[in-house]
Amino acid sequence: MSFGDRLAAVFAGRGRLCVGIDPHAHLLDAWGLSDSADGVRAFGLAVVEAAAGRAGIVKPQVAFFERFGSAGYAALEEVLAAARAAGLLVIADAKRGDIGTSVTAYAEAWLTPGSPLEADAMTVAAFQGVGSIAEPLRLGEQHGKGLFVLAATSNPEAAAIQQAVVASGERAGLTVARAIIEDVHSFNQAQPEHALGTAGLVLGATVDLADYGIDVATAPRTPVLPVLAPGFGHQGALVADAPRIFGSYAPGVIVSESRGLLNAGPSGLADAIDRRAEEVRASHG
Ligand SMILES: O=c1ccn([C@@H]2O[C@H](COP(=O)(O)O)[C@@H](O)[C@H]2O)c(=O)[nH]1
Repeated sequence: MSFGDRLAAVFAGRGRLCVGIDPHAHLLDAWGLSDSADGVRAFGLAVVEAAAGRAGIVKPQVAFFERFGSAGYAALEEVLAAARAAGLLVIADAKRGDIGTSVTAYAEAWLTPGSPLEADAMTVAAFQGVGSIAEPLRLGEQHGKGLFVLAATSNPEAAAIQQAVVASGERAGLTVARAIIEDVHSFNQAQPEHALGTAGLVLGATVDLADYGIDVATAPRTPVLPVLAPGFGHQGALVADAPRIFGSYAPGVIVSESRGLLNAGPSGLADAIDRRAEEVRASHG
């Protein structure tokens, strides 16, 4: 089954809320856990337990596990396995990018069935050109895994680069963000049999996509582009605004939130997820 088909099934059955697994040091402290590999393991497993059956998707932020080196990675492996065993779709927020041969090795680590770090999808950066991630995209298609390519990210300091205009080639004159969207869409168009594509985008919920030359009113795309949308909660975006923010991209949007939910603490997290999942359902109809 393709990643897009699996994502469509999650949307239909569990909704489009994605719970971020971001064990910040201050959250570990607030949760009564140590700032250590054991702490991030316990935190991650507790988030998985709270999300299972309430949301369809989780997004571990790899950086918070990487802080603890090999012990942190061992903890992450356990969290990834527990999440997948609980039936959650797992997006590893690893933001990998490099020349083709090296970024392919990253994709093999995160997207190969049976790999210790196996996830259902990963985030990637196309700063070295969307062509550099051609092989990871092919690997994803082969294994039923997804990739989310950074395009218009939620952090304000990215705007200058992502709104810059492409100098040459087929996408000349488009913003970097828009050119990435068009390239990702072209890849998905080669698999028109899927309702949602294998390749997706990261579009922050905090940005005005018009500033990136992206017209959200344009006709819906086929296959629908999966959109990982961080920026809800702590970064200020409101779930109720998602249909307006994303327009024709809304059918593919994954509403991603970390701190806004995790601040509820271990005893309040399940209720916070229930409430947010209901809010997401209500706003997306
Ligand atoms: O554009 C982006 C891409 C990724 N992120 C990541 O999402 C979460 C957001 O956490 P919150 O606590 O909900 O703010 C975090 O892991 C970021 O690295 C993003 O924020 N923006």
